Amino acid sequence: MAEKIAVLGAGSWGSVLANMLTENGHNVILWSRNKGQVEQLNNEHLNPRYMKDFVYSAKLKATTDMKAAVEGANVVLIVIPTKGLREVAKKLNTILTELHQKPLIIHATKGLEQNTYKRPSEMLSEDISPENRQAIVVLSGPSHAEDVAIKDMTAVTAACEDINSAKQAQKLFSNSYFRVYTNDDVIGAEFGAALKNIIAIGAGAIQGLGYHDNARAALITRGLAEIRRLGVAFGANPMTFIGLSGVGDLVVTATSKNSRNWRAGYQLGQGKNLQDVIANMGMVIEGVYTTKAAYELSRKRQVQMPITEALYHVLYEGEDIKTAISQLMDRDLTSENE
Ligand SMILES: NC(=O)c1ccc[n+]([C@@H]2O[C@H](COP(=O)([O-])OP(=O)(O)OC[C@H]3O[C@@H](n4cnc5c(N)ncnc54)[C@H](O)[C@@H]3O)[C@@H](O)[C@H]2O)c1
Ligand SMILES: O=P(O)(O)OC[C@H](O)CO
Repeated sequence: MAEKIAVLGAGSWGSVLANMLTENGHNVILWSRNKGQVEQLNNEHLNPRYMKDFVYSAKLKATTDMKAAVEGANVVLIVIPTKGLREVAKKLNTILTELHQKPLIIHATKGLEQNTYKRPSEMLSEDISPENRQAIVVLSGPSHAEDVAIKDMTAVTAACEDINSAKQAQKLFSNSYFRVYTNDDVIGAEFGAALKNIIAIGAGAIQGLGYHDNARAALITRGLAEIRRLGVAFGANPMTFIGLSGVGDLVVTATSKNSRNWRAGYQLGQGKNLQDVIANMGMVIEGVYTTKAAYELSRKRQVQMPITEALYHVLYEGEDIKTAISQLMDRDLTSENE
């Protein structure tokens, strides 16, 4: 059944998901705060800052008016970086109160909030009142926008404690090249999604330094061990970390040149300065901020996250990457399962 869907956020992922939902037969309106971007999407079907050379469906409509996008929508998909999520959620909440609407909320944000360490669904559940929404579903998994744009095979997870809502999201997004699985472990899906970006920066950095396949495999595997440790400490199902929103997303992000996090790490490994890397990317590098939040959270909870800690020292205290690697390798020898 065709649904009316509002997509909030017209960056790389929001715009490609909006396009795919349109091609799935839904009535989609894409909201962006940027007038020039909206005009170019509506008139030329292009969004070159985020998806160079990709031509969007002529049926996809964009607007800078969030109320117009949301009016009549029974589903709202939020694809805003963690840093801007609360601002957008608060605005959406006001609009939903005015419109007396109660849509299903789906989000695809991958990060943890600075200082509070909250997951995106926790932030959304605080800022969108229960009377203004149905359940909150997390869409996560190995899914670079660039691959989805060209209809490459992709499989992701729709996670929600209310499994019927997860199934609703599964139906909306699934098609011949985009396969959605359900999961009821929101905590695991969101920790996997946020923390893999840290390890992807590390994987990029060691490749930028000239290390090879063994080093990358070691980093990914031990990275997964610490992602699981933190997630499980907060109640996640350990099985989720061997699923799409765990190892799946970790592998794609830590091995792909399409990953902004991997690319940022690679440039750091080659000696570039962090501020220049952020400025030149022009798109969000969630892992830079998640490293700080996860490092602080792991210390608070007394969970061992040596790779995250090493990266924190590099990103926030200016430690040399080679020194950080030596310190990681020189730690006391231990069991793999601790
Ligand atoms: N790009 C991908 O392939 C991909 C895939 C899966 C998940 N994600 C996740 O989706 C989220 C968005 O990523 P992206 O790649 O689309 O980012 P992006 O940097 O490409 O675009 C972000 C968009 O959000 C808008 N935005 C940011 N703050 C805002 C605010 N306060 N108010 C209004 N608009 C705001 C920007 O203007 C921009 O249009 C991130 O958490 C990312 O980790 C991205
Ligand atoms: O480009 P990245 O590093 O933000 O990764 C995008 C997605 O999270 C991959 O699943």
